[in-house]
Amino acid sequence: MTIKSALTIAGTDPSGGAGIQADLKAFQEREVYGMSVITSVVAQNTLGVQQVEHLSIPFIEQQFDAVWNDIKPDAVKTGMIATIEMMELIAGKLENTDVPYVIDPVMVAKSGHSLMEEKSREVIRNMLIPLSTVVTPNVPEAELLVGFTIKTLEDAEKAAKVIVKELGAKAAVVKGGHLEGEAKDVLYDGNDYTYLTSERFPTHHTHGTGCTFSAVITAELAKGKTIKQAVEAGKKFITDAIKYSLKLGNGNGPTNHWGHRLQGLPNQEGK
Ligand SMILES: Nc1ncnc2c1ncn2[C@@H]1O[C@H](COP(=O)(O)OP(=O)(O)O)[C@@H](O)[C@H]1O
Ligand SMILES: Cc1ncc(COP(=O)(O)OP(=O)(O)O)c(N)n1
Repeated sequence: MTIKSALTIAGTDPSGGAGIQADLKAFQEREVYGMSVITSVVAQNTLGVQQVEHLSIPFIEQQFDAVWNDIKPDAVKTGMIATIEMMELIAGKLENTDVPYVIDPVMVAKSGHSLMEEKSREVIRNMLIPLSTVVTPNVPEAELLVGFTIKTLEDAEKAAKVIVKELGAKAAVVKGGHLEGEAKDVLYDGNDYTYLTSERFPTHHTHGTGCTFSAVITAELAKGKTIKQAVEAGKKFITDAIKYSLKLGNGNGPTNHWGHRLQGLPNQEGK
């Protein structure tokens, strides 16, 4: 058996629902060996973000080199990369590699706390997105990347196309979690649109959905799956993770990384 590995470069969540912790759990569930480089240590839980401390650029670089020069990953994802200096470092490290690269352009947590400096947005657009295999913005993130409002499926299609054709990603998935109706995401791969649709579960236990979705896509790319296969696997996984999401903590509980193993069983509401 050939072991495939994936690397996440992101911030932490000590409550285990988002960030590095969610990514590593998702890699594990997809049977990919998970590794991590921590950019920022975040004091957060299901109620929100309390405090953020950034690690120094030399120390982030040391972590990256420690992994890359020893166990080079088969795919890499970035989540929370808050500052311009962090983005420049990562762009420099990834620009001459052929490893599939997924960007979850984390900007603001659901609780409203900013996880990326505003001035970094230009840098993610200009330096990181052109290097990426797939970018996975939610609606507010896609709006900030493309500069127009997204209210409809047609707007989401247009945004995905702009991220590919104008910003230079190989593919983009605009996630529909923040729109009305069914949970419908739009993938554009430079040629075709693919629509990924599930019912919308009436739960607020969705902490870490974006992290988990993009981590599964990364794991599947590490295994050599196509972009479309990887995104479809991500959607299937996150749908079960939300359906069986966990009523843990006093706020928005985390998604359930073993939800896919509970198919057919009732969720916590007995449904
Ligand atoms: N209530 C829900 N029911 C089913 N799927 C959802 C729900 N909320 C979000 N999703 C799905 O979860 C994934 C993450 O979406 P989204 O919530 O938009 O991202 P983020 O966590 O980055 O804000 C997408 O596939 C989206 O369609
Ligand atoms: C360290 C860290 N990274 C990313 C997020 C955002 O996670 P997301 O999956 O978008 O879910 P919410 O936290 O917004 O519910 C985070 N919170 N922390």
